Amino acid sequence: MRIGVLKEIKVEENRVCMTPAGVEVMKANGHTVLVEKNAGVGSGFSDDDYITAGAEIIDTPKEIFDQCDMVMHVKEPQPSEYELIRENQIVFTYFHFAADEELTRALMKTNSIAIAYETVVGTHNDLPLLTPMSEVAGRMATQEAAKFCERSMGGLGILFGGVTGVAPAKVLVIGGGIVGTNAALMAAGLGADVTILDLDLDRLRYLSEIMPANCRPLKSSPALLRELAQDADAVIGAVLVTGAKAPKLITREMLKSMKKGSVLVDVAIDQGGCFETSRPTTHTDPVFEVEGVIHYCVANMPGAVPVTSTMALTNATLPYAVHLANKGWRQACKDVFGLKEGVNMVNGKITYKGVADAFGLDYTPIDEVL
Ligand SMILES: NC(=O)C1=CN([C@@H]2O[C@H](COP(=O)(O)OP(=O)(O)OC[C@H]3O[C@@H](n4cnc5c(N)ncnc54)[C@H](O)[C@@H]3O)[C@@H](O)[C@H]2O)C=CC1
Ligand SMILES: CC(=O)C(=O)O
Ligand SMILES: [Mg+2]
Repeated sequence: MRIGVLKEIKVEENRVCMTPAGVEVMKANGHTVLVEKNAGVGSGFSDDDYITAGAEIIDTPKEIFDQCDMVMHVKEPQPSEYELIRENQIVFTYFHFAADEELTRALMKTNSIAIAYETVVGTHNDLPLLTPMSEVAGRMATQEAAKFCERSMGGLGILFGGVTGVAPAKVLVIGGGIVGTNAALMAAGLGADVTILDLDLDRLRYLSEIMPANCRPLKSSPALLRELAQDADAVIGAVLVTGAKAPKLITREMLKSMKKGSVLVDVAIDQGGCFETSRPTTHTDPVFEVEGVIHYCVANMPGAVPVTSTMALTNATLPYAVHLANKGWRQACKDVFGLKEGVNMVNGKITYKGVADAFGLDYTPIDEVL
């Protein structure tokens, strides 16, 4: 198969979807890899590194889309790429369709095969291609929350860990999955007073076992959430209903009773955000304020630490990409557990229910088109 490695063009996105080591593996499996010029520089890989690994360097994305059977990205295709995608071409990347109707309708028109990293399922009912980036985003969420709590950044001026004789910050984490657990561990490690909310009792039981004493896992309810939000110095939104639009858990009304200068980090923004007042922001302009509460809503947080993120992401994606290249998408989906759940769109048909439901569009079960 001919595989295309595209350069990321989303604002401040420095990851790359395949490392030179990944190219070597693809070559060993008999495939040709075309890498867009400078695709790896943001992650520390030069064109020469890719050439040494056996790739061909290509000048433009158009040539890659024209020549490849499967194209890979990190982030969703951007508008300038929509018309370059070809019928039956496999596009393997993060899509987060349920948060973006324009992207959904544009991809339907391409008649391509859209396989979304974020909905591939693992054998433990996990999300193996989302998990590494959720680890990064969760850890970063705490760094960003602590930073924007500083007065010079517009925050209320509280140190997460406090100091001797002075109380630490109160950090509320909503959602105790991968993002939430990593965020809570970092905040607890800094010495903050952490509460982590989830609805899933089994998950809460697990968190109760592994979390340090300054982190309380609690069962969420609207009343408890309202009470804790009023008292919090920082809130990290980390909920997920896989592939679907995020529920709005903190409303505009609730902001009025929160502390001025407190910080909301909405990690779930890539699925539409879990705070009513969230809207996507970028690394260059990451925050805005509503009712005196700072909102940080960067939809590609791991893009800020590409050296770590590219390695973590490609460790997880490469084995699936190799299966897709070796077998074609239909056979790979039959052979590899959980891969067919990643197929969100086939030749204009939506094959992921959460995406169809988000926009009231027709849903075609994947087994009907496999
Ligand atoms: N902004 C960014 O750069 C990034 C965003 N993400 C996003 O972060 C979000 C979380 O991802 P993961 O932690 O990997 O998901 P996960 O599936 O591991 O965890 C989600 C947790 O939320 C809980 N939950 C669902 N509804 C809830 C509710 N109403 N109240 C309380 N808890 C609720 C679930 O029980 C689950 O434990 C996703 O939207 C993901 O796409 C992930 C990586 C990077
Ligand atoms: C998960 C995701 O959207 C990201 O890593 O950018
Ligand atoms: Mg988008």
